[in-house]
Parts: sequence; C-alpha cells; structure tokens
Amino acid sequence: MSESESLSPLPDGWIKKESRSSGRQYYMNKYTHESQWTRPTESAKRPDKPEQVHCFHLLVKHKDVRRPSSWRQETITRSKEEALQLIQDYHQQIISGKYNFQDLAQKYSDCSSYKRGGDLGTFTKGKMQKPFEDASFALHSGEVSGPVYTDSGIHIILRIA
Ligand SMILES: O=C(CCc1ccccc1)N[C@H](Cc1nc2ccccc2[nH]1)C(=O)O
Repeated sequence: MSESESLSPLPDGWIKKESRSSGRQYYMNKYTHESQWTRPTESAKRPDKPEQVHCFHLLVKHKDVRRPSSWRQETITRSKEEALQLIQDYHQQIISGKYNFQDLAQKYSDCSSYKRGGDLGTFTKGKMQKPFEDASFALHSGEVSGPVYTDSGIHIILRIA
C-alpha cells in the first residue's frame, strides 16, 4: 500500500479489521457485512431495499383447508365450490363499486385480519404462502386480484402500495 493510501480516509461505509488467523488487514462493508482484502476506493454499497407490498384481502375458507375454523364459523363446512361461488360474488360486488373492499372483508373474511377490513400491512417476499405472494406482487397498486388459492382457502387481494 502506498504512503498516500494509508493516510487517506477509508471511503464511507467501510470498517478496517484485522484477520485473527493471519493478522492481515481486511475491510468490511458495514451495511452488508461483506468483507474484502483489498482496500476499497469507493463508498460501500448498501443492500437494495427489499421490495414490499401493502395488501388487504378477503378470505373464504372451505372444509378442506388447513384450519377449517374462523371467527365467523367454528367449524367450516362449505365445499371448495361453494367458497369459490362466494368469492366470485364478493369480487363482482367490489369491482362493480357496489361495496367497499374493507366493508366486505370486515363482514365476510374468514381471516383474523377481518377486524382491520382485511388489512395485512406491508410484507416482503418470503413471508406469505407462495400463491398469495405471487398474486400480491403481480398486482399494481389499486388493483384487485381474482380468486387466489392457498392452504387457507380462497382469497381476493387488494394491493394498495
Ligand atoms: O394467518 C392468518 C393471519 C394473517 C394475518 C397477517 C397479518 C395481519 C393479520 C392477520 N390468518 C389465517 C388465515 C390466513 N391465511 C392467509 C394466507 C395468506 C395471507 C393471509 C392469510 N390469512 C387464519 O385466521 O386462519
């Protein structure tokens, strides 16, 4: 390392460390914790902000789901076909503008999020069941999905952000 390099300050976001095994100096990116032997010449890169979405959903369970019970019905007995018919009715009422998404979710959703009109808050990838995640991230803000099938039942999803 030249004289000038050792005197110049480290670029932003780097920490100088010493290897326990070899005693050699190395440099660690304080944002990603990645390390390198060579002295950095540019500021440390920050990880991309993980993409996240904010969604509401209305869930209709049926007798074959993982937990066939909800605040609405202790033992859910409707068939998958009956659940789909209900979801299609709700979907039609929402896209026609006849009813507000949150009002229907608050009245009819079989998920505990009914208390907040179906609001699930924001989430990144890796948090929700895959079909739900794929549908959510495929929506544009303000868009309502068609029927989405998960182990919990049949959902319609509204993405707001
Ligand atoms: O797992 C929950 C709680 C979901 C929740 C997330 C964030 C805030 C509030 C609730 N409820 C299940 C039904 C259920 N299964 C889901 C699968 C994907 C998204 C939402 C879901 N809701 C159930 O009640 O059986």
